[in-house]
Amino acid sequence: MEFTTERGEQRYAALVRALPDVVVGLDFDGTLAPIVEDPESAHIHPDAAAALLELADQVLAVAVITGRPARQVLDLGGLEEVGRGFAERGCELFVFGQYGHERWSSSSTRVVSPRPPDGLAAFERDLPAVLRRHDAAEAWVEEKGLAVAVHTRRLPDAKEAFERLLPALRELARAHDLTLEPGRNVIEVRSPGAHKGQAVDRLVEELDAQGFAFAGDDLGDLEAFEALGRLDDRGLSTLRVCSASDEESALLPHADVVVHGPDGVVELLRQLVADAGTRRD
Ligand SMILES: O=P(O)(O)OC[C@H]1O[C@H](O[C@H]2O[C@H](CO)[C@@H](O)[C@H](O)[C@H]2O)[C@H](O)[C@@H](O)[C@@H]1O
Repeated sequence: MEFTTERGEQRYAALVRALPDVVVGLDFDGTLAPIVEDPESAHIHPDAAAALLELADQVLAVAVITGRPARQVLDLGGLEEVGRGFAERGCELFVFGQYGHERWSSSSTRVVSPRPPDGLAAFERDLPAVLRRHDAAEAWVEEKGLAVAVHTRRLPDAKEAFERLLPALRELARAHDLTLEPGRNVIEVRSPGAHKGQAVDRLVEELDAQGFAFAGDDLGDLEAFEALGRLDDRGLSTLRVCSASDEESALLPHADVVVHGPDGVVELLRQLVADAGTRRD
């Protein structure tokens, strides 16, 4: 792991000191799970479950905060099993799905989800024509219940197709009162009124946390970083971790620590546990 500034290194040291009162928040795709072509095959890093369980002994709680539906991330991450391990250790694992619209936890294991937004059905009806008009009829459309994600990764020129579609989908989303969320070769159109920063705020209030570390890789994680900035102002310990890739660099200027993808995230979680142990000894 690489600290971006001296301030970043100081924040890491303060977070280690506060660890029993800290919540660790983690994005899923690109952070806990390596990016792959087929979103349905995006399984969690093979060493992540063990690293999360080690962390459970040291922190107040862990939260996976993702754009994925909560049910899907529970399956791809094997997180129900991990959650049982958390319960045995007296710690709680949370999953906030669909950018915070959905919620699951190891002590309340039913996914709580709102109804789909009013405009979504009409958006889905209009979408194929817009994709055809922009030479992207072959884009893969992921239906997520509360959202639709249009993936360009498997199109001949993924980046160019993304740029071509972005304004058209933004206009269609606006016409149906929906929010547009650009990501890594994906454009999501979803319910308004939630973002990852709200999940951070909610957890801090509910758990009376004294610190928050968040690791992400993508534009949809910026609001979580911003929430951590507000926690700094209140005197809490924070750490912004960028899971770096060649594909997306939006988080880099705001990060305290940069790691290399999910391998680096798992390494960082283990380092936190090791440093907490050294401090106690
Ligand atoms: O908030 P996240 O956990 O990062 O989820 C954001 C979106 O990630 C998924 O798409 C991304 O990962 C895919 C699998 O590696 C990849 O093929 C795609 O190009 C990426 O954008 C997922 O499919 C979306 O539903 C998530 O909202």
